[in-house]
Amino acid sequence: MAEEPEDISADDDFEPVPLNKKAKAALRRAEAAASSTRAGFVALIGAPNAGKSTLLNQLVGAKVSIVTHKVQTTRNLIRGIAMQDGAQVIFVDTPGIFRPRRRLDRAMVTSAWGGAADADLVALLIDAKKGLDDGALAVLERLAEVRQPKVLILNKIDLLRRDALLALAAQASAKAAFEAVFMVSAMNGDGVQDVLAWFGRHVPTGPWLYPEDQISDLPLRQLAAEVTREKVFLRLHDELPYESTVETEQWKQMRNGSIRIEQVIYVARESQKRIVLGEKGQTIKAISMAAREEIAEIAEKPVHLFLFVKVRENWSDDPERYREMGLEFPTE
Ligand SMILES: Nc1nc2c(ncn2[C@@H]2O[C@H](COP(=O)(O)OP(=O)(O)OP(=O)(O)O)[C@@H](O)[C@H]2O)c(=O)[nH]1
Repeated sequence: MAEEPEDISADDDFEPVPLNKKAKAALRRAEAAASSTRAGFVALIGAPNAGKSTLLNQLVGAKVSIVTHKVQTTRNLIRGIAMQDGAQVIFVDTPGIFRPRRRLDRAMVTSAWGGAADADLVALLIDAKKGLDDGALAVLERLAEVRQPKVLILNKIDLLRRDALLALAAQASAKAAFEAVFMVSAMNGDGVQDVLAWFGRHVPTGPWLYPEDQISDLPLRQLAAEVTREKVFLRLHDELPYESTVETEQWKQMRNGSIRIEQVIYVARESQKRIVLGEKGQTIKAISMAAREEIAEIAEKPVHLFLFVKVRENWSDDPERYREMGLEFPTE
């Protein structure tokens, strides 16, 4: 008969094996490393078009979130990771906050506030040129309920004078308690380093949450779809409704080191498909060239990009599409 294994879990006299010198030194090193590193999440929130994606790209030093002059470009939470003096600061770019009407709008706004609730720190970005308009006020009102430490970032300071900025900072600070106020131009980078340094000092102590050289948690194929969506928007902003979307359907590593990518641009109607294709396919060719160049830069490999345009009616009522974008499907 097999001998019963000895149960040592309930043995009060159980003594751990003493650590040898080498193990003790390793433990001390690990403890020291853990206490000198810091890591945490910072949610960037603000009204649509305040410049959140532009700021995120500046903070990270690379393009991880797409930027267009069209509002509501950012649909789900995009994380960009920056290293600063031993701290890993993970910025979460949220969709612009506004008063939602359509289902997709509601999903985006819910996702934005969810991002703020899950973060360690919250940064409110205000377009200083627009000032405290309806959009900014709506966000400020609700921000009072957010319990995390908050900072105010006035953006687009390249567009106005300093005295106007100080008045705006005072007005906004009267509505919510901010730990710090920054004035930046996300576009040309002015003041952005100060923002990063502040967050580097204020994220909690703890081990890094991502590898040191990682700058985004978005899978490459999704980032590539975002790049193409940006090119579609930049070219056709007045002609296409913002519901058009892009999905990467195939991502194939070729033996010669290049990547073959197939993407589909989904539009809502046949007439929109003709717009995306353009006369003799000129428009889609230009979109494809611009997107390919940028995707190749991000992937650090030559890219062959094949774009298709398909009509998908009523997709904004289809829960599956929301899941693909990382959004919850609002049921009301
Ligand atoms: N002049 C100026 N323009 C800026 C600055 N920062 C951003 N912009 C412009 O503002 C527009 C909106 O920028 P985004 O970064 O897409 O704004 P967002 O807040 O992410 O927008 P949503 O995705 O709609 O939430 C773009 O046309 C940017 O080029 C800035 O510091 N100065």
